[in-house]
Amino acid sequence: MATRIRPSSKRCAVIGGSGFLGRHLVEKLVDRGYSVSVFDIRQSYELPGVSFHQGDLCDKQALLSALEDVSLVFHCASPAPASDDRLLFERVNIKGTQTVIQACIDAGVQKLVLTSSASVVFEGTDVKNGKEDLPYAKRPIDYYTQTKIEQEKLVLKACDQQKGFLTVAIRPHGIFGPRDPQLVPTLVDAARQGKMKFIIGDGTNLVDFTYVENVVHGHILAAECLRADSPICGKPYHITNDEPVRFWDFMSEILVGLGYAAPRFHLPYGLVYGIALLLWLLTWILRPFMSFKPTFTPMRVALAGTYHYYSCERAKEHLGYKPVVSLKEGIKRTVESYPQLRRGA
Ligand SMILES: NC(=O)c1ccc[n+]([C@@H]2O[C@H](COP(=O)([O-])OP(=O)(O)OC[C@H]3O[C@@H](n4cnc5c(N)ncnc54)[C@H](O)[C@@H]3O)[C@@H](O)[C@H]2O)c1
Ligand SMILES: CC(C)CCC[C@@H](C)[C@H]1CC[C@H]2C3=C(CC[C@]12C)[C@@]1(C)CC[C@H](O)[C@@](C)(C(=O)O)[C@@H]1CC3
Repeated sequence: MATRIRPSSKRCAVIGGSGFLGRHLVEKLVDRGYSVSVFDIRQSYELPGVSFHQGDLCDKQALLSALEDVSLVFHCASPAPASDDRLLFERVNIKGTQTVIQACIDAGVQKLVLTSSASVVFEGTDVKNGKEDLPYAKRPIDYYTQTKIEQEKLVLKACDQQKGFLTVAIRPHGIFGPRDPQLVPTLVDAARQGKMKFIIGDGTNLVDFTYVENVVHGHILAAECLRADSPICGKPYHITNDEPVRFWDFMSEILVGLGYAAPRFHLPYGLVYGIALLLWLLTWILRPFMSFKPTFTPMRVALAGTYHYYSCERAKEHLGYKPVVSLKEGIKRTVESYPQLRRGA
């Protein structure tokens, strides 16, 4: 009888490897001697030692050809949260993740590491030092988060130590760093339109912003610790910078670093949230006639005016996690990486 050759443990696939986090992950994996296949609906770069497979993760056949001889899969693909497209989130994050799980099992993949989000427990009210045992949000802040909850449940439930299919979920929060397409660009866009003069609330709310290399580090540690006898099987892990910071101090540092003025005037949280809600309702009603994307959506206002920081003690204990880049250094590297977004550029 022919024996099936076990895929090399250094051969992995990154689904969503063309994205912001995915590409940083691919680069680090290559540095660490992994051979990497990227699966994504688009190809955004080329890198020696990396093979690209273009396809939709909802297509099992396309996935199967990228997963040949792969023992470890990272799933960090998702539609952009700002798209606010409920059907797309459901198709890709829920149905697509079911397809990813099935394709992994069919291809003989042994480990699946999902990029989830700490926001799966966030309902728009304060979370201080939240641990992984907090219940999933009953009223998530948006469709994106709603589907991230379902996605995480599916992946963790699929963990089967007997059958040798092991899963784990990483929950980062507020990822930032070079090439991030949303946080810094949105902030600068708002500043250029003169919308970053105000602080929502009293400005003391602490939040987590996590430098992308720390998130990558958490993923690789989780993959390398994932074994049939390890306590991490089927569990979620918060990965943060472990340095909660005032939301408005963080925004101000980025803005000032890029040559813009820091926000100064305070506005009451309830008032701004109410206006954002009204605007959102109005754009929803007028959707058939005009397309207008408000900067201050209820979700952004909730994130800007509440506490949301999470404990990464469990990751420290089980994965040996410790941030590798401090917040200060992360901000410096991020600001330097965006010369095109500097004031006057
Ligand atoms: N950016 C953050 O602050 C943050 C925080 C917590 C969790 N996350 C999670 O991290 C992951 C990566 O986020 P990111 O910020 O790098 O986003 P990104 O948009 O830069 O990358 C996502 C990638 O997924 C790909 N993709 C989307 N739909 C696909 C499909 N149907 N088939 C194949 N590929 C598809 C995109 O082409 C893109 O390259 C996501 O799962 C996101 O939910 C992000
Ligand atoms: C008030 C200003 C106009 C704010 C401008 C910055 C804003 C665009 C970012 C501040 C917090 C960010 C954030 C996400 C997107 C960009 C921000 C709103 C996030 C919703 C992206 C998806 C993630 O999964 C997330 C939910 C997470 O858990 O990390 C993000 C939360 C923070």
